[in-house]
Amino acid sequence: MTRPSQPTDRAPVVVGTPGSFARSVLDERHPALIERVRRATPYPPDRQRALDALLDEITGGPIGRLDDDEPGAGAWRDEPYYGQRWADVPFLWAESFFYRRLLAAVGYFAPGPWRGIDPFAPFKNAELAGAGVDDELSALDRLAALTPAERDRTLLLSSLWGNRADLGFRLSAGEAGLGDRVPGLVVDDSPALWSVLAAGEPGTVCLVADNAGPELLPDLVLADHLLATGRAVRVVLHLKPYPYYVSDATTADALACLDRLTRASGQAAEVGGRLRRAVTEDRLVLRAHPFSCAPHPYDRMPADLREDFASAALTVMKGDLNYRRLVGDRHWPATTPFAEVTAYFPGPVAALRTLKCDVVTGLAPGTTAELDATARSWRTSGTHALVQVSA
Ligand SMILES: O=P(O)(O)OC[C@@]1(O)O[C@H](CO)[C@@H](O)[C@@H]1O
Repeated sequence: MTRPSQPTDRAPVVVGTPGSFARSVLDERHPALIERVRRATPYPPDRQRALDALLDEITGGPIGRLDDDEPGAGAWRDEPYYGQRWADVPFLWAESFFYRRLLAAVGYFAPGPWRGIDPFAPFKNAELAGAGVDDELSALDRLAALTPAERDRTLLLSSLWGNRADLGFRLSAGEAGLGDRVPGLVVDDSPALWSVLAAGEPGTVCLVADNAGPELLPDLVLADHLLATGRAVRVVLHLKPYPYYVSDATTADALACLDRLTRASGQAAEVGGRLRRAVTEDRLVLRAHPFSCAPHPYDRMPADLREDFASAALTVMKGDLNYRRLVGDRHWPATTPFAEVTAYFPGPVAALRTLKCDVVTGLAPGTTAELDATARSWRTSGTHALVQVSA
């Protein structure tokens, strides 16, 4: 079936002028992150100098290329933004390239002793070991007392709100920035999500993961629930092929979560055991496609990934960045139909996201005005959330 291409009649979000959300990420979050990475790991002098050079460049210089001898540099060679100011290029591209440059600076891909050392692992590990996670896991023991419909909703919402566990976001917002959740979702298409899964024979669900630890754990619990209730015969969990956006989940992070589950007690350990078995039986498949770290929207996805999503009964996109990539990171009026901007997607797709950037689509007329009147930073503070489905 030929699908329409994504509309392009609105400009992409560029980093832009001081005062914009995107600019604050580049001016505040990225320099703070370089500092945190340096403090967390004792890098040798050459790596320290590379981090200094990156900091100088992002705060003053034009965008430089990856060195020619950097493994994988070819994938970035033909991008059109080198030599331009960081402020003048698409936000999506600038952030993604920043993370790739940070990995180059710490020698993540280069042959030698630092190859494969995740600079964000100290933060991710600390979060996964936290007492908050113990509480979340022991809460699973209370699920048995719920009706099946309540259990569906609880597990879906727990995966959705898990998206607040975003270490990059906390770097600029601080704990104080994580205001109280606003429980009424700005869009709630969850009935449509369950209907898509109930229609026809159960098939594959692609779950495009976002953050590790406290977000990935409820995502895994949801995956187990879909398998255990026969909503899916297979869950394909899309992870990042390398460390990205601070807390985005890699294969190592997914294995750490499985370990955390199985070492817990009660229901959490049961879930962990089932999921470990599901991996060995190919019912839970871990994928780490290179496009998952690409600086482009999903309408530019390569054919093999398109085929994966096309053959799924449903693709669930977790989180804010996946949302931006799904809808195209453009200045859409908030009432632009979600189905219209995702019509290019090769199969049914759902977005589960807390709002942490300016881009949003699919709001009912009047909702924007209502939210503007009641919650000043509802678009970016992570206090509001949505479930959107296009089938
Ligand atoms: O994808 P996630 O983890 O939900 O959020 C990613 C994020 O923290 O990074 C971007 C800015 O750096 C924003 O889109 C968003 O705030």
